[in-house]
Amino acid sequence: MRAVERAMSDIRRGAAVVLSGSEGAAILAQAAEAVTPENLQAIEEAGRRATELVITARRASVLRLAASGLRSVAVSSVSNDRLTPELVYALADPLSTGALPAPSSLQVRELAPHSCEQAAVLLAKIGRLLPAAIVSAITDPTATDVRAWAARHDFLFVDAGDIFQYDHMQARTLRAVSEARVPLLGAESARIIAFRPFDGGLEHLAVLLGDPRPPDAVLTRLHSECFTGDLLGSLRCDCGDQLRGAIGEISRAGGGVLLYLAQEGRGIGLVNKLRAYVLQDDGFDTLDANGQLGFDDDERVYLPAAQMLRQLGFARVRLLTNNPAKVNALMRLGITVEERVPHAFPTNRHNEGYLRTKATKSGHIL
Ligand SMILES: Nc1nc2c(ncn2[C@@H]2O[C@H](COP(=O)(O)OP(=O)(O)OP(=O)(O)O)[C@@H](O)[C@H]2O)c(=O)[nH]1
Ligand SMILES: [Zn+2]
Repeated sequence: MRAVERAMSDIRRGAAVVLSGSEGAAILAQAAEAVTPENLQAIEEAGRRATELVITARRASVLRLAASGLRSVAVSSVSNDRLTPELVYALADPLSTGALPAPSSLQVRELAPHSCEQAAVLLAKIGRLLPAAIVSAITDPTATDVRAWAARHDFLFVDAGDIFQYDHMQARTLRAVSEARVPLLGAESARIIAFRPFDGGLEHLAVLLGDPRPPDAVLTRLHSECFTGDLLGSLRCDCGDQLRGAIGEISRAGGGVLLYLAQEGRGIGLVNKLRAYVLQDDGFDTLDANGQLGFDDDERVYLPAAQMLRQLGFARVRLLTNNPAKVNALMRLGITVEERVPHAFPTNRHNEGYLRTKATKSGHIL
């Protein structure tokens, strides 16, 4: 997993990495978001092959480029065989002001589900970048041993399989690493336990309140991080109210737990969430804005939450949520949800549309 973390940090600074897949496939890949004329030229020269831009099925379908709309695609230019940074931005970033090329000027190749190219996009997602990557198949005849070739050219080498396994491994290896008493307003007995994956990746927190009494079902809130709502009191969402509301309700009930999950923006990261907000100001709803950026409606996984609950000894919960998907996800992961406890708060004029979309399009019970 360490190789994935390193590769993520390389692509975040605009460097290319070597991804190796099954049956000898290998590519050079870098993040579309970090493209420059220089690194585009560098990846072309190193791979000795024209570059392609890989985008998700969702982005391809927004751009009306995909035949099926089900698979990620690799896009290249028909006319001069070269991508330019302007073309990359126009295709990968819905906020780009560059003109979109005519579809007839583009060549579009659908990708196999577990291809290296797909791993490249996943790596960009793990790095909380736009879900798009520039790739170049490695055709250098001296690259028979790809790992050695990567070392010789000073590129990090990563197994695509490790990237596909990354989320799962992160969750599976979560361990409590510190615990402290943190009295909260209205919940003075609170303790915070920090969980970290074995490889030092994303940390999640458990806020223990009062005196939870397993094996009785424990009053539980899974709260996805929301910097804007939780910390700044943004009125665009209901997160701040839900966070403080849950702490109050659990505390008044005598005990329970709030898991504060590092899943900002339903898993797309803060920077992408801010992009989604710009798109929402242009008229897209919260789900379509994710789609414009190339993300699924909701990118969250709940294995970290289930693992933390298990380690805390809370196998049965009463879940504070309006989102049936959270209930189903926990049940699938072996946590018994005995009851869904509604967790709605008054709306304001800035979040009415957002909450209406959740109710009408993503199944929230509001
Ligand atoms: N991508 C995206 N994320 C958003 C937007 N508004 C809020 N969020 C994020 O959505 C998450 C909040 O969702 P939650 O409140 O945990 O979950 P929920 O699915 O609404 O379900 P419950 O609150 O449990 O009913 C946080 O990570 C926010 O940062 C938005 O417009 N776009
Ligand atoms: Zn929020």
